[in-house]
Amino acid sequence: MEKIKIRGGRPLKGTVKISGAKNSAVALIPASILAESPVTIEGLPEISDVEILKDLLEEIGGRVTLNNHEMTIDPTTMTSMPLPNGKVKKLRASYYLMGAMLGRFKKAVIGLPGGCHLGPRPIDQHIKGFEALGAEVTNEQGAIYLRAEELRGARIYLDVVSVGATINIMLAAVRAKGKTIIENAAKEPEIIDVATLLSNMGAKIKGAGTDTIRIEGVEHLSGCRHTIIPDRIEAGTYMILAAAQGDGVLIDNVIPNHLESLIAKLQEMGVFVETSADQVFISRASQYNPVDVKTLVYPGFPTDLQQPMTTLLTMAEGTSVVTDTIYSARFKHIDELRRMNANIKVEGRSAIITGPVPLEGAKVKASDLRAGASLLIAGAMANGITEITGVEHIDRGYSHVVEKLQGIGVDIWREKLTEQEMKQVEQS
Ligand SMILES: CC(=O)N[C@H]1[C@@H](OP(=O)(O)OP(=O)(O)OC[C@H]2O[C@@H](n3ccc(=O)[nH]c3=O)[C@H](O)[C@@H]2O)O[C@H](CO)[C@@H](O)[C@@H]1O
Ligand SMILES: C=C(OP(=O)(O)O)C(=O)O
Repeated sequence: MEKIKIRGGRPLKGTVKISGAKNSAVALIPASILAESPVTIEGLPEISDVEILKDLLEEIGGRVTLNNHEMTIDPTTMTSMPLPNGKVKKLRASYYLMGAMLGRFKKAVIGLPGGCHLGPRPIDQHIKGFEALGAEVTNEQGAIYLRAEELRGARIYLDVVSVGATINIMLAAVRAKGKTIIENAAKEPEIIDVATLLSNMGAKIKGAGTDTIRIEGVEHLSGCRHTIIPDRIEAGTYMILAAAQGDGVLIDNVIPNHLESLIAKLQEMGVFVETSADQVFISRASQYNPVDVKTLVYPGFPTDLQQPMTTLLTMAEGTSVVTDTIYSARFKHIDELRRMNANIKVEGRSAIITGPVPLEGAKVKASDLRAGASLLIAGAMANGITEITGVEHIDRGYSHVVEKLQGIGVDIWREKLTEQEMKQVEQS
């Protein structure tokens, strides 16, 4: 096990290249199960979620190669082997195996998913969708059992706008008989990416990226080659860091349209932001205005950037309020930021940040992926050395994070945990 150490305070300059989107990758890989010939996905990020999904596809008999960011999956030898626990629990997105295996085999047994602890992460809307398509779904001893004689298209209204449920229902519905309509669907770019892959495989999908998705089921889907979209959350994380410490940082391989809500907030704070077709250039402000941020479904401000944004707002002159309407308990980073001197209170779903307060290096723990991102930014801003444990959470979602940060001038390195630190981690 490792920790990350950062000596903060350096001005940052240079270019950082964004990897493929984690939250697309984790759905595109399971989607390959639906094909009847090999699928190749290009531009995958080098993160542990991708490695675990590769292992899971191999557990059900898939032949998978992963070289140079390119995964080729031969699904022809897969069977609907139960995947009750173990690796399934290591990530949230293992729930996409439910939709994909139900679509292909009409049955699946999948353990309850894991992922970051952000408060309750229910999957009732996924199950409602599978049931509407004709599946019988039961929860037995920590695993979800899905079985259908046949899948039939249906009209499904989502009670909450959910990225996970929208994609999972799409995965099953492309192999259902007849027409499915998903109403109140989520509109995130990752949904369009998955729909593009499925369409290239032969699926008939209209309306991905709007709140009504129409799917006409087909009998066969075949393999294809697909290039993943850039990771808007990874890009946003580096943009926020550049807003705090950048003397001119270029974020390369990004779709600026996917980040309009963040760009607007950075500009409101006084940060210099310039966009071109696939790059964003950022320089810090001399003085930062406080802003209020409310996370919303896309195209609103993404919940995944709420924690990094909180760190930046410690530099603003006055009071900023950050409200998370998607995950009310996504505030575990706040205690750690307080250890670094930040003045932040949590009231209900909101963090109230008063600044400007210079951060001080400290020993802190990443409790989840984006908490880890917020601490990396804090470490780069702080006086002195910051030591971050819980690095495995960061490695779930940020490809070569230490190397990328070094590339723009952050004084950062990894160290092995001492035996005593290992014991402390085990006890906590
Ligand atoms: C809309 C939104 O911002 N989604 C984010 C959410 O996706 P993720 O897929 O985790 O969450 P969903 O989009 O599915 O859920 C959105 C909201 O609906 C609720 N819900 C979801 C499914 C369900 O069956 N029942 C239910 O009540 C969730 O608890 C949450 O409050 O976290 C991901 C990882 O952090 C982000 O990348 C997504 O952009
Ligand atoms: C919370 C996240 O990941 P997951 O949903 O996979 O836990 C995230 O991407 O910010």
